[in-house]
Amino acid sequence: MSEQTNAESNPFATLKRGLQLSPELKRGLGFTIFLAAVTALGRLVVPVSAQKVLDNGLFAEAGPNAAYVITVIALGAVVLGITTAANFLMNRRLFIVSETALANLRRRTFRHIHDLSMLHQQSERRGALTARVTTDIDQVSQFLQQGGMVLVTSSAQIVAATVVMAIYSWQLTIAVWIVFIPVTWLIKWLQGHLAAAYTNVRVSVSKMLSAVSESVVGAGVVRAYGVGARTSARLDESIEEHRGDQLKAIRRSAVSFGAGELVYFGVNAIVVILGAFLVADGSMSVGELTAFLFLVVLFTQPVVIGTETLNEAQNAVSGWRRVLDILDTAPDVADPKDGADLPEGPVGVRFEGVRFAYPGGEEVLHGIDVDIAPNRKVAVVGETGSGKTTFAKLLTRLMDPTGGRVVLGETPLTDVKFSSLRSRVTMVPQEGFLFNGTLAYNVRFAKPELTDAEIYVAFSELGLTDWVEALPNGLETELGESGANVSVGERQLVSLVRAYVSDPDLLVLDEATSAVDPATELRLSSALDAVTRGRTTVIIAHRLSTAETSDEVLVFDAGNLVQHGPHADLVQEENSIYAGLHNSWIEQTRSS
Ligand SMILES: Nc1ncnc2c1ncn2[C@@H]1O[C@H](COP(=O)(O)OP(=O)(O)OP(=O)(O)O)[C@@H](O)[C@H]1O
Repeated sequence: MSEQTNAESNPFATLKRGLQLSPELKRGLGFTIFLAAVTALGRLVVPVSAQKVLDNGLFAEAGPNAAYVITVIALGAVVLGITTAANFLMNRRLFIVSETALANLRRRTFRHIHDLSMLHQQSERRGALTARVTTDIDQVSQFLQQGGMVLVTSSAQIVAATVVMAIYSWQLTIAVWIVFIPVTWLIKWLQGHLAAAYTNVRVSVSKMLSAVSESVVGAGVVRAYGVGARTSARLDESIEEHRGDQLKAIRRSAVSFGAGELVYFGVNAIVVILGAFLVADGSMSVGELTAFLFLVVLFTQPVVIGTETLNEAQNAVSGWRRVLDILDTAPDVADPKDGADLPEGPVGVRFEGVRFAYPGGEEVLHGIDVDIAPNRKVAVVGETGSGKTTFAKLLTRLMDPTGGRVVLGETPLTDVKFSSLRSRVTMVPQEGFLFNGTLAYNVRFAKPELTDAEIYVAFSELGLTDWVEALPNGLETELGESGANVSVGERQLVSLVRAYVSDPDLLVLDEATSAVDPATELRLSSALDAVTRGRTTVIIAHRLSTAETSDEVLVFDAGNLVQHGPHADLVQEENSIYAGLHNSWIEQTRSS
């Protein structure tokens, strides 16, 4: 935990922790840095060879020396070849190592997000969690592949160029540095401004896009309420805002680019003028001045690129930090070490004084004691907010109680291995998530080895053959994104079949509340009957007809279990919550 706090405050701690979690990045790092140094030093060969060729070859005291010139050029070519090879090898190693490490980091983060309980997933927005695995890691990857080594080669290049420049002329070197120190700050300042301007552009682009898409998607509503003028004024405003931000960014970019150019030519001019004097009074040769001009390029280039890369590095470190924060959050529902498997067959459930409060909230379950025998079909009913869903989540260990315990069979739920729990206990939520794929793909999700014939059998056992056959392509019908091509009731049918083929010993089901057409309603209730046979079933019942056909009913009220027994008995208890619920249901059914 202390490491996490460090990582929050200090970029080096983030890098250290990041390297700890992705040890692949350190593999062969020494050799890669060596290659980077070779690349940086190799670039000096051009200025140095130019100086040698000019001073000792073409303008040698004893007259031009062709053999010397050829030898220097040939040696220079060999060194350049080695430099290019080292550069290629360095980039290749960087790409391979960073992609492997980051793919593993993505996998680990993704798994960890799954291990974090429902609670955490709700408190962090889902989109933000997805961003951890995608864009945040991309930022790190971009930096490692493009920026990281640029920083190493740039620093090496600046140092090496300075040393060689000083050998040729310390006076010119001091002049270059005097100009460059303030210029570096100026460039960094300009780039900071530029980055801020582009952040504004990104914000105004997304505002504009959302205004455009809202007015397109909601065109019907806009027309129905006759608010076209207001909508288009809003659109105009966002387009105008975007134009303004874009212009500001372009202006800053032009200033920044112009300043860079100006400095570059300015430094060159200073070097040429001062250099001419030094050559004239004999303290510098023509070759040395020529080499110096080359070296100034090698010196200025990394300063400009380096400051850009520093901005990238800041983004990468904060991206990395966000990923590490996720990885360093301990799952509050953990797979027990040496956990037990659930015994075979339908399983009983016992709640012993179970209490629960959502993080930072008031207690919502106040000591629930209940015993559900194996093989029973139990309906859970109660007003909205009475605690039914919370009860179901505790039953399937999507979260752990804040007091008391839940026991499955004879094993406390916290001692049951995740693998056993997830294969033997299934929860069907109200809006069972359907994946973008065919009907068969969605059913097979629970059991990939199922053949089409077996899936057909499952549909027929649940009395749904006619429904599948009426679909345009039977089992191969595409359900669309989140099942958009079928109705809400039909989505729950698919979720039921998916739960049925996974053959759990305890099935927890949250009945759909949305209105369902009568034909689907009939299918759902007969499928539900078939699904519940031969296993313990707990149904959060929103229709009292489900409670009527259950073996027993649990009635929740304001976080307490207030009644428990068969429907026929509970309905007799005068002035009870259940009798009240039942009466209002009967009235509602009659009036509709
Ligand atoms: N994620 C959450 N964070 C904080 N409080 C929550 C959360 N989920 C539910 N609650 C609160 O817990 C209480 C019980 O909610 P729960 O969802 O268990 O009720 P419910 O009986 O299932 O209601 P419904 O029939 O509307 O689904 C409510 O007061 C609710 O506001």
